[in-house]
Amino acid sequence: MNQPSANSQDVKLAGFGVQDLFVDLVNALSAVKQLSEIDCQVDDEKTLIRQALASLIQYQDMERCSFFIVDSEGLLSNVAGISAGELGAPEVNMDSPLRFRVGEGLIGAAAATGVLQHCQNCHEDKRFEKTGNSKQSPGSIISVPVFTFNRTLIGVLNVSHPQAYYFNDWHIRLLEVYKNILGQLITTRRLVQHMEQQIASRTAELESLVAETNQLKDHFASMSMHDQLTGLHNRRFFYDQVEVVIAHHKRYKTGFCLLVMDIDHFKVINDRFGHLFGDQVLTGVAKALKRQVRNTDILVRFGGEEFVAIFTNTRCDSGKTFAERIRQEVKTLEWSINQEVVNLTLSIGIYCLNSDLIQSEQAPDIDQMINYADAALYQAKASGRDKTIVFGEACSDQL
Ligand SMILES: Nc1nc2c(ncn2[C@@H]2O[C@H](COP(=O)(O)OP(=O)(O)OP(=O)(O)O)[C@@H](O)[C@H]2O)c(=O)[nH]1
Repeated sequence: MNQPSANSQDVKLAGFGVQDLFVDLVNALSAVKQLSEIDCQVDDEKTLIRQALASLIQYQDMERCSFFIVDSEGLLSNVAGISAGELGAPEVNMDSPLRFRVGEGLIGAAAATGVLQHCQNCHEDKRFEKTGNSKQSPGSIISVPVFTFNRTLIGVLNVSHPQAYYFNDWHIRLLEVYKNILGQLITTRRLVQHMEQQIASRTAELESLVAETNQLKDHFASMSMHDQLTGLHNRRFFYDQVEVVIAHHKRYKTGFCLLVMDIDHFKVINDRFGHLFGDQVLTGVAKALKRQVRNTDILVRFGGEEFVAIFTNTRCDSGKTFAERIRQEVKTLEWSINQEVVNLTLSIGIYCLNSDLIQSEQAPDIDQMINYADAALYQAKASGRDKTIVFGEACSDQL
């Protein structure tokens, strides 16, 4: 505002300052325009306030603008301040900012009453609390309370000039408009921040729920493919994998062996020593089987005391040798109960699908293969148990 004085408004209106009035109006509109263009998404509130103060000082010939934010304990702290000479200079760090209680001094009075306070001559006005070097005290000050949308006090905007009686009605009207826009800017920024925090926290909650759900899904998927007692894969896993295994062997024109293995007279163990002991025995046998098969083979508990294995890429003679190794290993197992040592034996039926047959139309499907291996197992049981018999071969105790 150009060269105002205590009654400059009247002078202007009397026709002496029409041009000045026009310049003042353009400056005021420019300040408001610049304020309204501030991006309310800046990183912190102090930066936003500082930008707002800069837009005021740039277009108005005030000496200094500052902003005091009120906290929940009624303390108003100076969070930003800028003088005309500091425009464009880096922000000064406020280590021990000036503070007033609500009700204290001019700033405190603006906060307490909610009404703009105008100190025309700071040297005489008792409301003005002198701070620091009194020689640097301003001549006049306006303190304007700034509110949120719902009339909650945000803080006080303070403008000063070294000259007493510097500010006039024009300044007052401009600051009333200005504080409304500043209040809206700060409120919008706080709302946006709040929403962003809520979105971030909801997103984090959702992400953790999704992770938990995936863990549960994996757990149930794994449970549905595993036998809970022995930890081996189960019949469902077998049927899930076997088609892939067959397709692989067809493609690479290699044969494999399918084994059905059944503990001999397992019912007797259950009947004599109880079901819990029977469970321990089953688990021990499962571990022994697992030790004997390769990672690329398939081994499942098919049900009860019956296990099924596929020796991948294995010819019949090798398959028989591996099966015998398993049978011998199981024979060496021992369990102690009631001062008795318990041993058991295993009967094994094998069906071998050789590389010629796997390519042909006559290749049996998986259920037929299991039936053939079962038939061999039946022969092993019928001929005295503790044997390995290959389907299609003459029954023999010898390998
Ligand atoms: N402890 C225990 N026993 C089981 C489980 N599943 C099946 N069984 C028992 O396994 C036994 C199988 O008996 P059978 O089918 O007569 O066969 P076996 O006694 O082994 O006789 P052969 O097969 O003819 O040598 C039954 O007593 C079942 O109750 C299990 O998870 N735990």
